Amino acid sequence: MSFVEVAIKVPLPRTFDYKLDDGQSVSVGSRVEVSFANRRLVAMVVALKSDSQVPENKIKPITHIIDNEPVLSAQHIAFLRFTAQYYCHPLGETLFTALPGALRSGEHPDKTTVATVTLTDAGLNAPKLRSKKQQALLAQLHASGASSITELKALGFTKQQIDGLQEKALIKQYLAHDTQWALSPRAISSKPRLNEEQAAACSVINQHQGYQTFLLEGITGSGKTEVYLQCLEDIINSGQQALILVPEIGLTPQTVNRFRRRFPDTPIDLWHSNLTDNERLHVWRRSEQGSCALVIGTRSSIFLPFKNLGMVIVDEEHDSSFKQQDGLRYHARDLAVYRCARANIPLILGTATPALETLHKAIDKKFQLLTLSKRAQTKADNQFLLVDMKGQAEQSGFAPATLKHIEHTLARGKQVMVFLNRRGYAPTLLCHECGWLSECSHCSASTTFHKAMARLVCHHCAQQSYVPAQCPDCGSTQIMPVGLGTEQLEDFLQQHYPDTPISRIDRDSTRKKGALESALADINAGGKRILVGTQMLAKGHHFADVSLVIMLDVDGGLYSSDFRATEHMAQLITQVAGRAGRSGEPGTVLLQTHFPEHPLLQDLVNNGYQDFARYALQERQEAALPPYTHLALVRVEGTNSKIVIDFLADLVPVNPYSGIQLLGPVPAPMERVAGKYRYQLHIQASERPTLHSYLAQLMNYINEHKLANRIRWSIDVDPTDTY
Ligand SMILES: Nc1ncnc2c1ncn2[C@@H]1O[C@H](COP(=O)(O)OP(=O)(O)OP(=O)(O)O)[C@@H](O)[C@H]1O
Ligand SMILES: [Zn+2]
Repeated sequence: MSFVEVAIKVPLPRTFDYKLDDGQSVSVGSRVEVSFANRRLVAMVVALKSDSQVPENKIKPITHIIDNEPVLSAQHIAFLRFTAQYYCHPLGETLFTALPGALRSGEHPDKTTVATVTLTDAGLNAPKLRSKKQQALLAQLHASGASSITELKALGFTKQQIDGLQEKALIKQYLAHDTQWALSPRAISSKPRLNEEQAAACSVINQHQGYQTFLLEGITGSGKTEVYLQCLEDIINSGQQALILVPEIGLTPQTVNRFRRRFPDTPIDLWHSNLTDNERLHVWRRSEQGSCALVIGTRSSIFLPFKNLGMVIVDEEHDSSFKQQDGLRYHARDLAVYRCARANIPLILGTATPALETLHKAIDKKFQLLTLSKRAQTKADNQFLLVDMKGQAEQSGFAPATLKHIEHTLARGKQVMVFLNRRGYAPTLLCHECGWLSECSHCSASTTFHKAMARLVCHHCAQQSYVPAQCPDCGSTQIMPVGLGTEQLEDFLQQHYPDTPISRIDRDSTRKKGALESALADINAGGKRILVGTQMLAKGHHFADVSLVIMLDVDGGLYSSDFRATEHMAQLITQVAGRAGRSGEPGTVLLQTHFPEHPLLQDLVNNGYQDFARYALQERQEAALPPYTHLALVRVEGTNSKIVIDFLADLVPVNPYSGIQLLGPVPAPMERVAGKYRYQLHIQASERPTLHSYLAQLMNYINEHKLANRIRWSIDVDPTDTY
């Protein structure tokens, strides 16, 4: 008799055996239907066996074989097995998380119908059209090359506009499923000549055979993307595929167009969270069949089943969006290291501000360090200014000196960027009479005042409420906003400089489809003079005309309980500062702070991130913190705080396990979110194998625990934040 071992999407860390009937055959990586706890569930075959530990009278047959052809290769299952083990997540849930939605049920979705649009020869000749919208669509296709209809819709174009151009024979649509691109060299559009450092980096990477992780540490604007592009030429021309992982908010049309323009006849696909199930399946299959050469994607694209992967690039490798913060809590960059090592191919991690983990590996020679120390288009470096806020008469957060700098910059016809990582008008409302604060009733957090919406919004559970006209506690009408948000900055600047066009970019202002793209286009066309924004404005954008960058609140990162706070602050300052002076003259970066003498701030400003990071690593070593030790968290949440605490307390053994240190139970920094209490247990080990063998034991213990089904728990391996 023969047996199969299957993984089922249930929260249990084990697999299950079923038997095959005579004449039934199935391969590893195929989906089957099984009966499990009186339900019919879809399962994935992970191994074939000639015998099983399950007694013969207990073992059940497979009810139905769904796939004749496997949907996952054995090699890919091995990768996902590693992922499940490393992140202490059930194999079944891991496999089904990696699969595109359309394949998670037992369906056989139809072969894909996602269409791509490209210009015809007539369209390429850029005719003048009467319809402005059609003209804009034509311009978009000029800039981007072939694009899928969904991408165009995401940019705000409609089906009518697309059909309109098609009727005029200016564009054509096709269903791309061919692998011909791999057979002949691809066109490469004109490109800049690499400078010495770029050329050296490229040649080291291109000459390397087999696996190696390269850390491309290049200051902002030093031309890292240009290095990626020129390294990709060899990969594409040898018929191999490549994956380019980008942070969530880095996946802008600017980035994508750059790749499409450089490789105009190379099939390039996008992967991100806004795709429909059908589109995901399409990209999944194209990567599997080898009909796309490049995928530019956010973190979950690390699970795509490439047929012939030749290189992976992680742009802005330090970015926190590569870490999934619920369910399967994986880090796409770390999985990329494992995947490339297994596939024996190179991996490029590019950034101006390497994560301390990554830098540590480079210093240890596990990764090869390549450096770009000069800006590609500007001669001198940006200049930093610290504005001491102590005793300043500030207006909506701006010191008088800061306003002077803004005026001076505007008068010279340059753009100003103001950065604050908080959207809304003010982070809380305060009653002047009794001290009442607007707080969320479900979370341990205050609610943010959104003036334009006239609402209080909790940024943690999204609950909204009306703005009270009177204090709910004392009835006073003296309620006022406290603290700063981007909406307030925009309001103030608009009143202060009534004739200056201002653009605000944050999650509130860019909610509508295509809003971000059109705002960015407007900024680059010079239509706006002051840009106010959050993180969304900070990363990856290339604004040629910004010469003054202002950061209003950098003090939060200097004094925080999170040991990564200073690292994150330094990365943010460096990235935001990197938006200034990107072409032509160097820019000015103005930081408002109450602690201008702080040694970390001084080090960062005077000696740069490179110096700061190496110093910060020493501090981590002295404090025995990651990357010199290894960390995991058991996170628990539940509506009853006593059960949550009791459960965690019970995990702490009487006799400590050798090589493991436990801390907790401690409340999470946000103790209550959406009505649930959250506590954690910190697990620290100096050796990684010790940590993982301990975690395996702990998982078994938890799964048997009588309170385990009364709370929600998860293990977070290598946590990037502890909230
Ligand atoms: N060798 C070169 N010669 C001329 N221009 C270059 C060269 N390399 C890059 N550039 C240009 O310099 C600008 C910055 O380059 P690029 O975007 O590649 O830098 P980056 O390091 O990826 O930037 P960041 O990470 O700060 O966003 C771009 O406009 C790019 O076209
Ligand atoms: Zn809330």
